[in-house]
Amino acid sequence: MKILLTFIGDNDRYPNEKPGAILSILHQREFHKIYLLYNHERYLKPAADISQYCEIHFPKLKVVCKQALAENPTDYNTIYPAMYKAVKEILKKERRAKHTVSHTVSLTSGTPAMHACWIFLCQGGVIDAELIQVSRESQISQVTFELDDFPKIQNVNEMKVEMTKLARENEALRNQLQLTHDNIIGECPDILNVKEQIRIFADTDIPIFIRGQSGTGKELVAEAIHYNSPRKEKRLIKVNCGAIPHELFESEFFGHKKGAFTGAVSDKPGKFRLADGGTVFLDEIADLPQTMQVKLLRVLEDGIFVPVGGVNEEKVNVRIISATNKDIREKVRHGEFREDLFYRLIHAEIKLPRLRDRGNDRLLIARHILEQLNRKYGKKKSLGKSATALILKYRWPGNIRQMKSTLETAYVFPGNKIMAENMNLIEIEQVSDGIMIPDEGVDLNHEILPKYYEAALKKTGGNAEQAAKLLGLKPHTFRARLKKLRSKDIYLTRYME
Ligand SMILES: Nc1ncnc2c1ncn2[C@@H]1O[C@H](COP(=O)(O)OP(=O)(O)OP(=O)(O)O)[C@@H](O)[C@H]1O
Repeated sequence: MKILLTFIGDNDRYPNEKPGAILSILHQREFHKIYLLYNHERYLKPAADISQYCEIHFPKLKVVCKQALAENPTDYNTIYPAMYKAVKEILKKERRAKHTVSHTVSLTSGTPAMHACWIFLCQGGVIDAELIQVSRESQISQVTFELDDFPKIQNVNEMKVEMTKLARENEALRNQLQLTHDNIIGECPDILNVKEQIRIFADTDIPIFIRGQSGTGKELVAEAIHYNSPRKEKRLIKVNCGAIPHELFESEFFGHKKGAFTGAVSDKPGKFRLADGGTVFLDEIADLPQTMQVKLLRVLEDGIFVPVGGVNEEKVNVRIISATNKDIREKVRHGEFREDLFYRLIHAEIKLPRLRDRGNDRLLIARHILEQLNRKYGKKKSLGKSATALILKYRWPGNIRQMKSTLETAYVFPGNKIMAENMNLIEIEQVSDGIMIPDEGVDLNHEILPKYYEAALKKTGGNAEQAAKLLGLKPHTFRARLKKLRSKDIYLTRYME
């Protein structure tokens, strides 16, 4: 069955002396059915005229009038979806009739925007149709485009497919993450408390501060809060404050305008703009330089910032989650972290326990990691007895991240059981209870002890007497040792009384 699809306009009838485009086509080519698409009821009259004409001149031709668009016939935004819908309906109807169909689309009738949309529909593969046009002299010609002439349309189509795929994957990931309490493996009281806090805080907009050693799952918790919050449809932007060079902080956070500095070749949005409506996760917040602390305070207070090189203030609505493994309170005490910012950031605090303090959760997490590896490699490995014992005994200074990498390495050894001897921890544990001695040895007096002196001085704000007490030394011994170290040019001078 040969079907012609065309819009109908005022000039498509048989006006005075000459047939219009549609009748010209019907006179020259044979069709079994014609769909007359229109966008306004006023075209029903010309459609009826054509229908009447066809009854007489082409009695076997079936004429179908179909409204394809109710609104503005020159607005691409409404035309394309309306035509897409109409074409899909026609295809469905013809498919149901179960006859072999060939479609021809006339580009000549209708508005230029409609012509363009026909091309999109045909070249984009929505409908497999021959495109034709009618000249003023009533000549019909086929419109053929080589694919090479259409790189953009091909790309748009591919991009659409790709974007739909990505959107689906994104959706799936989001759904996965929405169950993200369950991604936080653990049942010990501290972790149950963390999960309860996530549940309560997720619904609110209050700034959350997450504290815990490296590798304890701070980022995981930040994700859980965001993806369980009303902001989950918007972005979670993660910023590692410890990894940004000082001179780039402002631009990273607030973006820059073209020409703001050498290398600023175009406007660039900062993390806060990207996260508008969503959440910014500021990891390693204790490393935020003081100049940025003031600017962050302003964003936290009223959502306002000025991009680098810009003159106008911009406003965003973001929720802040921050985290650090450092002692931020000590930084506040030493004037290294602004107290006002500290209170602005820390409305609610989630503390993550060390892995070694999580009791049996250590095994639950290890098994969970193994399950992931089993899925990835299509195997069925489990923990051997020796590995189970070691997991419970070891101190895990690198927490869950260390457990993951340890098990990943142990996994590659042959056998269906993970064995302690393949876990690369035994020696450290047996020899030194978690302290690593490098193969070349270590100079205790010059490499280790000065670090303790420095830490003690730092903790006590440079008070040698209190620092000595912390280290179990008499103050004069402590001072003497400091003096000695200083004479050997070993740091600590900053703290000398
Ligand atoms: N309770 C948990 N259950 C399962 N996996 C976990 C858990 N906690 C952390 N992990 C995993 O351990 C790894 C480290 O976690 P994450 O990056 O969140 O730690 P972090 O505290 O942010 O580390 P850092 O301070 O170094 O940035 C990640 O792969 C994370 O998925």
